[in-house]
Amino acid sequence: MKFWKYHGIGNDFIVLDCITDPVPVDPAWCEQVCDRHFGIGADGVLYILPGQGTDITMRIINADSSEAEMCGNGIRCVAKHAVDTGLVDKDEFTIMTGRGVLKAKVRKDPDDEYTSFVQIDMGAPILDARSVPVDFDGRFIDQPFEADGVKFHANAVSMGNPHFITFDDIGEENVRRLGPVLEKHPFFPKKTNVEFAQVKDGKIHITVYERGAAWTLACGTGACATTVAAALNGLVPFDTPVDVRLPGGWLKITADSKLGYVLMEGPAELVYTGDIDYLR
Ligand SMILES: N[C@@H](CCC[C@H](N)C(=O)O)C(=O)O
Repeated sequence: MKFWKYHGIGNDFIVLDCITDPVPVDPAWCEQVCDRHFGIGADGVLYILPGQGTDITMRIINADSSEAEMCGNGIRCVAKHAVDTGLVDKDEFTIMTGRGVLKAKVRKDPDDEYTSFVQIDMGAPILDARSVPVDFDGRFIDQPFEADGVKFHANAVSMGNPHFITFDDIGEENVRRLGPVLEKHPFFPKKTNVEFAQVKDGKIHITVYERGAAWTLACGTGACATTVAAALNGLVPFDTPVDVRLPGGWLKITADSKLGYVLMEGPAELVYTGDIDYLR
């Protein structure tokens, strides 16, 4: 079967077009092909499926075979792929995801046919702690937390998938140690993505440990959740595009002050295409 290798600022994916060439969603196979030594290598597999009252549908399987509700960098890659290969015949369209219907706008890079700039309306952030989900009543914003002997303040925000964000400087060694500890901490019934963030000169810098994919070069939903948390903490403005730096590149994120939507803008790049024998 044919596959496409994409990345969104270094968060890399194997894309399968199951509209043209249907195959079953197979989490165990995804784990094998995402392996960077024994497979193609990727942070996840993106399945493009027929729309459900939308133009197309996206499902994301993480490198460890777990399924996530949403993927911000992935949905930009899916949107670019749908336009470039004619799965949709317009550059503004809708995508069904595990968190509902999202709107995409795709603009080609005039200087590079392999890159597009994609804006996604990522929908409303979820702040009710039990819905994130975390084991807490109300909103978990700027709350004290302790893990593995380290005390810090943190925020829980869902963009369909759960994110746990701290703006405290806990030191590089604690960041490396706490990423995997927090992902599986009992406070998070569905595990969590973890963002270690700093705000400098109005820009947000994030190191991310992803649920089901470990350390990645970027997380789009993480950038959105962190911008919402930063705005709620008064660290960046609402209703204004904020530059968000991840290890693999930059995104622009706008958080609506009425908490009705979050806009994500960033690139999606095709790296290569290939064929793989689907059955081992
Ligand atoms: N990298 C993604 C998020 C992928 C899913 C995540 N690991 C989860 O399990 O929630 C993004 O760009 O949003």
